[in-house]
Amino acid sequence: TTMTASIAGFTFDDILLNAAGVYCQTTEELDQILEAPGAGSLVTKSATPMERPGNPGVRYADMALGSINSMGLPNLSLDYYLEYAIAHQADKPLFLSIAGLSKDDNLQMLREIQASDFNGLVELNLSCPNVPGKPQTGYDFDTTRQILTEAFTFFKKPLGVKLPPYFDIAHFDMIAAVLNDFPLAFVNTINSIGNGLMVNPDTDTAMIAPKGGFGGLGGAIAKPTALANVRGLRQRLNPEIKIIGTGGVKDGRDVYDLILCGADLVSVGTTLHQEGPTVFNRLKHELETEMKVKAYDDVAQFRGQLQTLD
Ligand SMILES: CC(C)(C)CCc1c(C(=O)O)[nH]c(=O)[nH]c1=O
Repeated sequence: TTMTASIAGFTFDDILLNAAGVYCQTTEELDQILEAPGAGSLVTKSATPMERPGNPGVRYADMALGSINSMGLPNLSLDYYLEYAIAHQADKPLFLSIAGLSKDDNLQMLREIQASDFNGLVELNLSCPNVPGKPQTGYDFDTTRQILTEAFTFFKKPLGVKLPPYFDIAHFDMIAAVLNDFPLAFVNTINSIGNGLMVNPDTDTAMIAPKGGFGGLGGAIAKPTALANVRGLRQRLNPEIKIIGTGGVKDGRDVYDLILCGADLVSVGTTLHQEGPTVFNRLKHELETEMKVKAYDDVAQFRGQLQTLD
């Protein structure tokens, strides 16, 4: 069975990778993803210019419905991940994620990457915070347009964006209208569902410490929103903008569904956090099994082919 994809001229021999933020903080973790059978690439933890400890206290929790996190962008700095990516990019195309705390931070990091020997792909995390009082950048369409306009005046390497989930069809139209104006290599959809809250039934307290317990939701609860965002954006974006589907992947059928909705690559967060890097080989074999049941031998045969009932 053929399970490959291409983005910006790179061919991915396996279509699975980690979701930014999960299992990608240190070289030890990154090496495990790089060497994991079934993983076709990796993405580094979203970087800021300087190292950050992230939020104090319990900042991640698993629940039946999925996970909740408010990590607070802990990362070892752009230089750390840039050095790792340059040292390992000969093996396979790698993704470098950035999440500046301001537009200038993002542009400064893109300038540094542009001037470097990195020849992989950059994922600009649009869940990065905006000016106080305004919603995250991915929900501020004018700011998103502004950042991309400035970035593309100098950035020539393959660039994609990590998008928060959208819930209003008008928002699908609005973000697609912005993104279609730029030569983006890909979009990665979705990031965690923002500002959920989970309760510990034993203590009647929030599950995580930061932000009064408010945090991004991942895992099973995110699957229907992930499918809708992959599908909605695939229907609206220029075909040259490829899609990385993220959210709610637990088994091979979940990978299959994201491809059916239009995903070229599929990334795994919560389930990777819970199971470790062996998850990739499991998912790869479960996807192969599902494809055999459907008599497909290449993901290209069913990618984006979700049928509706009308
Ligand atoms: C939410 C931000 C801290 C602004 C960005 C980093 C991030 C985090 C995080 O570091 O808390 N968690 C997520 O689920 N998605 C993210 O994009």
